[in-house]
Amino acid sequence: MNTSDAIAPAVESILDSAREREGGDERLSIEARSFPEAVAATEREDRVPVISEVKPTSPTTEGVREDDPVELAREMVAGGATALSVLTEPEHFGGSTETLERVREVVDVPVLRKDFILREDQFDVVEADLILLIARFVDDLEELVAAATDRGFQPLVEVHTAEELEEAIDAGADIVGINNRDLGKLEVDLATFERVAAKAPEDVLLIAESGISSGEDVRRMREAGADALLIGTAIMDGDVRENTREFTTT
Ligand SMILES: O=C(O)c1ccccc1NCC(=O)[C@H](O)[C@H](O)COP(=O)(O)O
Repeated sequence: MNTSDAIAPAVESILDSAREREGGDERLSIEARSFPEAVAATEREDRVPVISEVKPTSPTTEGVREDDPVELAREMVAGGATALSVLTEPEHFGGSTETLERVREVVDVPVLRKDFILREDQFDVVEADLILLIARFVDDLEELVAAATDRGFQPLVEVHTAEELEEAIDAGADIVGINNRDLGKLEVDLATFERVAAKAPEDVLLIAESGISSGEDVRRMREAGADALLIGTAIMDGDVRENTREFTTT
């Protein structure tokens, strides 16, 4: 774990809770819905692959969206989402593993478990198609990528710097999210994706994460090499079906 650089107090608090959260007792075995195939199918339809995030709240959002997350998820899929991201972190994002379970039951697109996983046993709590691993926060990335893959998850390794990208590739990641949000200051800068994506090997599936809020942002990330976009706040703000439709048809 590389936490030598400063981390925002909210993120420190998220990590403290994550350390305390229990893992599962039984090793899961997942039959995952293929994310690369879903991305390719969206591209064939000439639409932009978007992972729509069910994000009831967050440290950088005001208030909580109280709508039924399952209804929100259905609407996002109706709006053309290629995949869904469901927060399972309860204390800072209003998520839950039960929500993820219910969402995955009613949609047929791949579903990402968005959480702050720090240990292998934390994989074994709920089934999902993709699982997030944040390079900066895990001790042995290679071991966790292998452990996730062995269970059938598609690990999405999140990075913020070129060094973390290299670490992700060395650990065997083939789906990489480049987070435009600096978890040190919680500031968003879309130039992060442009800078880091330029160093990525061709065969890695690249996701631009955070801070995407307009058609112009979508075009900018696609021009910089994004195969897919992960969008939370801008989709959760208003009509999630219409918002997803706009981003996927930009
Ligand atoms: O979104 C936050 O406020 C946040 C704060 C601290 C750590 C992580 C945080 N977000 C996690 C995410 O990765 C985003 O939810 C995701 O990339 C979507 O971002 P956005 O479209 O900007 O909501």
